[in-house]
Amino acid sequence: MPSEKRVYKIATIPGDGIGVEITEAAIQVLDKLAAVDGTFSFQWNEFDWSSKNFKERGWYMPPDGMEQLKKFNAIYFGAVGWPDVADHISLWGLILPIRNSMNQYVNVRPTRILRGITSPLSQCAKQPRDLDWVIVRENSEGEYAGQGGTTHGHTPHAVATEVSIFTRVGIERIMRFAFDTAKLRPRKKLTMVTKSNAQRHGMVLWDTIFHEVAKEYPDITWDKMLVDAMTVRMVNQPQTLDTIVATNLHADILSDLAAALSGSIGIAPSSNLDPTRGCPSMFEPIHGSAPDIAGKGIANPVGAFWSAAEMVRWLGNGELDHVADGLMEAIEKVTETGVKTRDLAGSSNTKEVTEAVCKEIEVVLGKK
Ligand SMILES: NC(=O)c1ccc[n+]([C@@H]2O[C@H](COP(=O)([O-])OP(=O)(O)OC[C@H]3O[C@@H](n4cnc5c(N)ncnc54)[C@H](O)[C@@H]3O)[C@@H](O)[C@H]2O)c1
Ligand SMILES: O=C(O)[C@H](O)[C@@H](O)C(=O)O
Ligand SMILES: [K+]
Ligand SMILES: [Mn+2]
Repeated sequence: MPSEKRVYKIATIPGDGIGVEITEAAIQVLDKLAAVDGTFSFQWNEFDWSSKNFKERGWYMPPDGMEQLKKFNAIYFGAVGWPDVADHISLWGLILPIRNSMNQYVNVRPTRILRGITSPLSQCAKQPRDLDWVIVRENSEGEYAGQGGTTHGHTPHAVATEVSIFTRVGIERIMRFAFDTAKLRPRKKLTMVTKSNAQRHGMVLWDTIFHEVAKEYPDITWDKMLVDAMTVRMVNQPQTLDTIVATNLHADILSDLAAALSGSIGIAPSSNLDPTRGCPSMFEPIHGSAPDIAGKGIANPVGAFWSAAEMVRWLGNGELDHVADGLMEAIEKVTETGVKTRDLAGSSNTKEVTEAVCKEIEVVLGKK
């Protein structure tokens, strides 16, 4: 007896610039995946929350925006930000409130060198598997706590504060998530990143709680790095790293570096997770709206597809891993054959890569 087809309700927020282009591509690929697999489907609901509409309406999200989002199984996000709106207005108008309100306290950012992609690290990463990391980004506090203010802003006496907040609850839960992630990886290795030499309060609390939590995971090998030295190790000894845990800002920066080292920022995915599954989690490539290439149809959709694969994995909660793995295999078959966008030194456009991935989905996951 065929079991009932699962329908996943997904809120899409394409946002701005290439966010719109790659979201459209991701929906095409996800619909193809569902059609070929046949056991589930997606019901899409698009939200036109963007910088363009902010300029016209004066708001990014309506007052009941969070309530609307809570009705979905997941959120698929493109990117937000456009040159005619200050970046702190767009970030704090849309994506950061969603991460906060939806309890998405973890941001998982895997990176590896996909087949057919040349890493700028070819001298250090002798084989692709030499760069295979998961960055676990604290996604709810730290440098992104949003606390602070400006006094005498328009005078020579202007004073501004930007206060980082680190809480025991916030640190403990991200450490546990990072150790649990490391536990599932073959190398069972965790590197914890701080700047606890210069930042002697919040970062020292990170160190303290890390050591406490580490005692619960005797099978995990761990080490610690200061964030400046970490950038050097990522470049010179990529094979010594596996799972990495860092604060909101440090991991934001390190994940862009990781993406570039694996070939391009256009490849890298992210999952904004509520591990309690009380609220919908949100999936998006790590890149922004890329105003410099927006509207040209040349954005690399691979980061968007990888994020889509992670969304399927999350939605399936163990039951759709083979589908997510199939999508990753389809993506790598395409990069391997050289159908790549310009950021990867290829000559294909977004549409061509998308169509190639859809074709490979049929090959990889089609009926045997
Ligand atoms: N989560 C988000 O929505 C998010 C993330 C990062 C930046 N932003 C916002 O996006 C805007 C632009 O930011 P930025 O320029 O610092 O970062 P960006 O990631 O948009 O672009 C940086 C560079 O990488 C290139 N690039 C990015 N994604 C690409 C892709 N898929 N294919 C090919 N090339 C790609 C761009 O062309 C650009 O040269 C800003 O408003 C910023 O605040 C939003
Ligand atoms: O979180 C941030 O800093 C921005 O939204 C963006 O740079 C990202 O990495 O998501
Ligand atoms: K994004
Ligand atoms: Mn970033």
